[in-house]
Amino acid sequence: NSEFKSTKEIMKLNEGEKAKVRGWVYRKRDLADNIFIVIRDSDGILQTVLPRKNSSEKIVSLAEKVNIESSIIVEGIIKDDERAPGGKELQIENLSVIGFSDDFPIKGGESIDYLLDIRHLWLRSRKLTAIMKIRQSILEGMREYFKRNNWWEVNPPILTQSAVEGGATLFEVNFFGKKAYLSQSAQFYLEVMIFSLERVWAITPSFRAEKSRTRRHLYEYYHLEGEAAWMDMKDMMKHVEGLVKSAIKKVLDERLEELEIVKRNVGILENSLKTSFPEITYDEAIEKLKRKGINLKWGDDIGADEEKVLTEYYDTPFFLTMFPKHLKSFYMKIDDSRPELVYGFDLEAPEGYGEVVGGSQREDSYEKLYKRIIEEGLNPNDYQWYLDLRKYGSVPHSGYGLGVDRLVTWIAGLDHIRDSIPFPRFRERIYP
Ligand SMILES: NC(=O)C[C@H]([NH3+])C(=O)NS(=O)(=O)OC[C@H]1O[C@@H](n2cnc3c(N)ncnc32)[C@H](O)[C@@H]1O
Ligand SMILES: [Mg+2]
Repeated sequence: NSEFKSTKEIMKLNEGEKAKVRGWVYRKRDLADNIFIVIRDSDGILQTVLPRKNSSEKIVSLAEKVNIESSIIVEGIIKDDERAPGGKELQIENLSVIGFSDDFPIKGGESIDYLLDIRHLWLRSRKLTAIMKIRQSILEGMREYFKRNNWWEVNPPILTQSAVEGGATLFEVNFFGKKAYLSQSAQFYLEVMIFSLERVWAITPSFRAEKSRTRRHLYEYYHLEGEAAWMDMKDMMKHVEGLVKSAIKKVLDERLEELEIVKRNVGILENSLKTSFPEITYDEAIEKLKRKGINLKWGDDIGADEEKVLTEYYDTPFFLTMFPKHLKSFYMKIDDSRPELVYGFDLEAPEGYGEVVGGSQREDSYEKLYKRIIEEGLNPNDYQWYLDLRKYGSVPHSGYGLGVDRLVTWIAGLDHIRDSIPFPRFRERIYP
């Protein structure tokens, strides 16, 4: 509606120009000569000021009554004033209240648990608003990358009957008397689509009944997955590097103001654009950890704590590749020259954030995949259609899953994944 300008648009106006803005009361100071009201909208904040002198009784008493989070419309005249945020303020000539607010429960110092209970109000904060804008730029940067590289977006199902990443983290659903599960990963459905569209990707909510509570695990998370025919592990790693760089670049191009609000040191993001992401193998990682005093024996899992230590070697994301077969999923392709290894890759974010992407080259031989299913103690009948794909013109192919919330957590420099997503889901939290 063109009669209104956003707070950001108003900041571009000159002294003496008139403007009309709408939003919510963010801060208020009731002083002897002036009442200062900082108004908040989706673009930011703007200081408005009502000089008590020469203002009508009606407007002064309204201005005295509005409280934090009241929704208001302000009309006024631009004044340059270096004391105001951004050096400009709107001198109020008219004020109307659309909706008064109850006493807003967030005043500072509340516990995280309490703030999560009122997440539906906490989301109005400038920090969370900034994070949601950074999140959009990350998604936009990746979407543009897929478009530039002729990948196809598809929409896989969420109600499924197969466990992609093991039965331990499945959420079961009673589907009219039949057992179904909330999707852990869309991977198998993307593998179907490569035989027609060749390069496919999807963003879906994935569900994991995680055993452990950590700062990087959600129970429902946004999972961006890609799958491509003809690509081997190295090809896919190159694709993933370009994808993540596209996200970083978009954020640096568009979201510097929001990175400022979340107090993010952008040096490491800028550095990550300049260099190609290093690759270390599992074998090399074990050696590097040893040099840091962590004595894993070959075959041990490299968990979050060890990943954290590994990130100390790098100031960019880096790839971890060629894992022991028994640590990884049945569908990963075995390295024939070292059959104890699979062509798996993880992308680790620096600064202690750890795994952001998990991917691999897939086993494309029917016989070998069948054998892996048996070896893992799985029932081949549960993977009938997945095995079928290897019967009709099978091709070398690879893919990955990127944790969108984890990528947001790293790029925004957050100290917990819960602030990367509007409504985080944990074992003890599905409210609001
Ligand atoms: N298409 C594929 O090849 C993906 C593959 N089937 C897969 O699900 N791999 S993964 O389990 O490592 O999960 C992939 C990524 O998904 C993220 N992830 C995985 N689990 C979580 C939880 N619980 N919370 C938040 N993010 C999570 C994390 O970044 C992982 O690297
Ligand atoms: Mg993984």
